[in-house]
Amino acid sequence: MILGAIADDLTGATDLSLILSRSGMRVVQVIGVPNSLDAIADKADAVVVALKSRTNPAEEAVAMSVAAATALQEAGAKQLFFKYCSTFDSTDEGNIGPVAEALMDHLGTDVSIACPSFPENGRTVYKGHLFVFDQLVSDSPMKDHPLTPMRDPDLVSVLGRQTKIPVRLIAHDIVRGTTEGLAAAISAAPGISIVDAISDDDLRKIGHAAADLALITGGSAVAMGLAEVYREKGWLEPSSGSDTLDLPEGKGVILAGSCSQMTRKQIEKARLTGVPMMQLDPLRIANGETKTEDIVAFVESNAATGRLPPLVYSSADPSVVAAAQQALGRQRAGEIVENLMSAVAAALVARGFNRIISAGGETSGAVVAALGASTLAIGPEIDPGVPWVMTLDADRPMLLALKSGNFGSEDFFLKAWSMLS
Ligand SMILES: Nc1ncnc2c1ncn2[C@@H]1O[C@H](COP(=O)(O)OP(=O)(O)OP(=O)(O)O)[C@@H](O)[C@H]1O
Ligand SMILES: O=C(O)[C@@H](O)C(=O)CO
Repeated sequence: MILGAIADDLTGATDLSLILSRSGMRVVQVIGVPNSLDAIADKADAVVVALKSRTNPAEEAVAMSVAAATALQEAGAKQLFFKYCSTFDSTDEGNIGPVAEALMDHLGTDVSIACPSFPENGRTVYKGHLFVFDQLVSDSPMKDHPLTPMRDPDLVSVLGRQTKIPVRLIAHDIVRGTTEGLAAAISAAPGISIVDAISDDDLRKIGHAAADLALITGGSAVAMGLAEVYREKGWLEPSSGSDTLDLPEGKGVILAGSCSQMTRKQIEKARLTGVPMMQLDPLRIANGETKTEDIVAFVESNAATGRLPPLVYSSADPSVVAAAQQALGRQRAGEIVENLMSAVAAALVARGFNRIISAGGETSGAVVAALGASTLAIGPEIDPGVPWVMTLDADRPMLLALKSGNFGSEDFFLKAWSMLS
């Protein structure tokens, strides 16, 4: 194993796995802190550990991340990567700063970088400010995220509020210069550098400049140059990460708990295409009006092999989400929905369903936790950042498309499904 990665949510882990696999690395994704990686360490160039730590209290996120780092190091990882969201989803209390700081401490290093840029999905960092397409993140729909509203676009300030480690900016004029100049700027003084990046070329150069860092932190795209670095170091064969999966036949469902703007557009597109749909309301779940068995009955009566899968969603506009959060509390509203999605997934799998398209990182984490799977193989790309993946160790293989809330084109659900037929 060369690279050991720790991702703070499941869809983020899958996103990173896809980038690494596209660059020719053999990747295995592990769900949760692994006890031992002995069984997979020599079959993978990169192991990506998917945590569900993004919105946990900082000390919990730190404990999980350091435990994952230890397992990855014991399995031989030469470099560690901490993957968080390309929209830097976090609160002032954490978790990006505390986890980065703890991992640096654990590795005995005082220098790292932070770069959430992902130009292919519209995320860029310029003068330390995070943009989502043409808007600052704080003007984008991310300002209304149900769990981690992003209201400050200045990443030096955002990260600075989360950690005692010095945070500074490496601006684009340095990134545009030589790789050596950039590497020197990164290690010029102890601390974490927010590195500007507005293109894939910038990201590849940052990968090269970070070649000797013990820890890289960022979005998935900052890993796009790493395979090349590892080949130059003689660590990686010119192998090709496989993206072919055997696709078992079976029935499917779409479960969407993301309230992001893109997921809501994808739901509308599915509605126009005639996908059978059922909407969930956290208040009705909380007062017992909506039950797992009703949802399962709806899905079963609308699913058949070869047909478009039914869609169960709780996704709603910011005002509706705010009303539910006011009544139930932000955390509880989220958990109520996640627990139900999880129960529905478990019940459907018990009834023979083996294909799940899931939208939202927290939602996907909850859904996959119910399946008892601990390792995933990475398959073909559906849209940037989202591949089909297959469970390697559940009772029978399951195909999953785990979509980050804001990722994918408007016809994502249909596109994903049509790849299987
Ligand atoms: N109607 C609703 N009201 C309140 N909370 C909701 C509602 N629907 C979903 N939620 C919660 O909102 C959260 C959405 O987070 P999730 O990570 O699944 O999506 P996302 O943030 O858009 O995706 P990503 O993290 O991949 O960007 C979940 O905790 C979910 O349970
Ligand atoms: O980086 C991203 O945007 C995604 O991989 C993600 O983490 C969303 O939850």
